[in-house]
Amino acid sequence: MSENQIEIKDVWKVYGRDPKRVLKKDFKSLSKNEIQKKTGCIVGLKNINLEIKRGEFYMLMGLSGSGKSTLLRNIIRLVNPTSGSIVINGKDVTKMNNDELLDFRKETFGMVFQHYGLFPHLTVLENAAYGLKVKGISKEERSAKALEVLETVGLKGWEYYYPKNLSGGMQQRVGIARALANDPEILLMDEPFSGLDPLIKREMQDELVELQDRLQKTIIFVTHDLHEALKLGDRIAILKDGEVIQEGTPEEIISKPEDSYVEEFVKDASPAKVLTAGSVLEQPSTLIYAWEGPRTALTLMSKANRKSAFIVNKKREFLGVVNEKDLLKIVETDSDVKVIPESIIKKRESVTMDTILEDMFTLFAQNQHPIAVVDEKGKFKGKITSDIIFENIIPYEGDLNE
Ligand SMILES: Nc1ncnc2c1ncn2[C@@H]1O[C@H](COP(=O)(O)OP(=O)(O)OP(=O)(O)O)[C@@H](O)[C@H]1O
Repeated sequence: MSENQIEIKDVWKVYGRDPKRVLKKDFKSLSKNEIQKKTGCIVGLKNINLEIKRGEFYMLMGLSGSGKSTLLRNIIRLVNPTSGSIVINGKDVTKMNNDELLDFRKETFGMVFQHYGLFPHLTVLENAAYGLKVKGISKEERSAKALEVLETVGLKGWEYYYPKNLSGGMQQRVGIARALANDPEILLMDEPFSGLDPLIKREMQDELVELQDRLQKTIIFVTHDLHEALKLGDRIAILKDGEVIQEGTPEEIISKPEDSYVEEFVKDASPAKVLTAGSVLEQPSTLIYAWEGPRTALTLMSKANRKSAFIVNKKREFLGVVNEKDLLKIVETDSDVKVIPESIIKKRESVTMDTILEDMFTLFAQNQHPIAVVDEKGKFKGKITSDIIFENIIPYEGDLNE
């Protein structure tokens, strides 16, 4: 079976009269605006090509009107693409007749919407079981399954309440439970958390990450919140005017924005402008003074379960890094060595306390190891790891439409 579960090829969606004419050569290369001016047609999607792997958490991100919802709806043909193919589990959904399509949707997908879409007159349990009822599953069986998924999303004990008794976050859990009840292979989530207040939103995001660790579904998640995209996604496609302008892992998007639009996104979304290395550094578990000698260094490192350590001189100035292998070699070849020889101290770059965190991304991309932070006199103050950068560079909770 192909690793790609979803393959979207050359998909266009054009709204308006005689939309196919937009696909002719004269128009194809024009921008969305120009096409609209010349033809009156609105380009929803422009030549989308994406491959989504089985089990991948895939984010569609962009501003309002960029085409995220249109793309999501094309995938299950709530909207028909104007051209192109969408192959899911080896089957081209654009070629399915209505019956095939309805069956395929029911079997394969679960959907979670922004506005929960719960039935107010049904209990939490009945809401969660609704999809199974539509499928014709017996009452006993669907209740058992609904109870199970409600427990999975943390709603045990709430089965016989009505949606109006629940907070927004809890209602969205019911929405997720309902989508999961069917045990779908693919979950489509259209801005599911954007109606929630920031704290609840964060909690729901954390829970979804945990849930996905356990369930390993393929998830396609629409958002206009960059922080959300970076936090949840294995990969992110950024859309603008119906086109994918960048696709990549969160790290790739942040470290190498490929377009001024993405750069602006990243800049706006990052409070790293004010976060400096000094404000987030941490103490290393092994800091070794150069006079301490190779054997002490090895003991300290083994206690801390580290293969390398930062070395400072008596004034605590940062000298570089040593690794276990080099130290062992020294100890084995010359038993009289009292201090760590300068030759095995690898000079590594350090950053100053006021280095802006965002600027350290490229440094990490090149080095992939902890970096020493020093004060203006070169004194060692602590270290920065890629985890610290990643945790701190994106605590943005805002909404790009604000
Ligand atoms: N039924 C329709 N008729 C005409 N144009 C449409 C229709 N639906 C969407 N569009 C246009 O397609 C483009 C993409 O819209 P879409 O709703 O997919 O964007 P979006 O990124 O999901 O935005 P939002 O975050 O506001 O939901 C927009 O220019 C929109 O005006």
